[in-house]
Amino acid sequence: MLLAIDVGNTRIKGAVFESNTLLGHFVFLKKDFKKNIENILKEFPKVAHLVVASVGDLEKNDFSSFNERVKIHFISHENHFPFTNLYETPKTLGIDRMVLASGAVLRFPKQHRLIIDAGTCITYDFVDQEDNYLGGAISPGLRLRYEALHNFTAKLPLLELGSPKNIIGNSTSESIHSGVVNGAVNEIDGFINDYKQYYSKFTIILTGGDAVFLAKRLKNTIFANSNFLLESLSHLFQYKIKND
Ligand SMILES: Nc1ncnc2c1ncn2[C@@H]1O[C@H](COP(=O)(O)OP(=O)(O)O)[C@@H](O)[C@H]1O
Ligand SMILES: CC(C)(COP(=O)(O)O)[C@@H](O)C(=O)NCCC(=O)O
Ligand SMILES: [K+]
Repeated sequence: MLLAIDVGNTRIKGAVFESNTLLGHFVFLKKDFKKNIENILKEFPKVAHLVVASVGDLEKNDFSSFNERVKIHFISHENHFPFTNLYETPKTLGIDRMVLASGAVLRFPKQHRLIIDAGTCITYDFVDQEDNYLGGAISPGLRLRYEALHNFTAKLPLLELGSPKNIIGNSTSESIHSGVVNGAVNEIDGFINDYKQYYSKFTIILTGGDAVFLAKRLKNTIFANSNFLLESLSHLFQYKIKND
């Protein structure tokens, strides 16, 4: 049994898997991550492996206290991945993006894939049908957009994520919601349409904390899978134990 942990820049997500079947799902913050992981390990005594992908500020050493209880697999650039990395700066590519690309290759073989992860940042990753990882884009996520508008202006309030009533915002709040939400929706639809000019057919995977909220609003029909990164960690683990 496996506990997969995804350390993002906003939250930590965890899931317990038995042969790629998800048995439990958890979300917590960095400040109480040790207690949370201990509780999960108590709840699932059969967990023997801990696999971690971190782009947040938790390092391999932060997990060493679990060493006696489970075998720790901290994903790094040195691991084997099931794709050819054509990024010009492979060492600076986010581990989360490498895990997403791996999941896309392992679960959707022999096709072009675009993975969109709407978390702290919105990341776009393209892996072609020959399993070449080409790169993509990084833009601010929804929460980050609300915070940036507030933090870098004198007059804009900090709003919680909300649905814009209209494309034309008729108040400060409505203008902000339209700018953030309609802006991100148009960005994602725009990227997808741009990619279609280069690749006529590709599989789109939408994941991350804002995936469900965004999927409903896109012109392109895409099903959100909020657990894709955790599921990819489980698939990569199966691949890794066979290949490392
Ligand atoms: N309870 C929550 N706390 C923080 N963000 C949340 C929460 N629920 C949904 N979100 C949304 O999730 C996004 C962050 O997604 P997430 O996948 O957790 O990010 P990361 O993987 O970068 O930590 C934010 O833009 C925010 O709108
Ligand atoms: C772009 C990211 C900050 C996204 O992080 P997230 O939104 O998942 O928390 C992360 O993938 C990262 O730190 N990347 C390094 C730069 C790169 O991928 O080129
Ligand atoms: K992301």
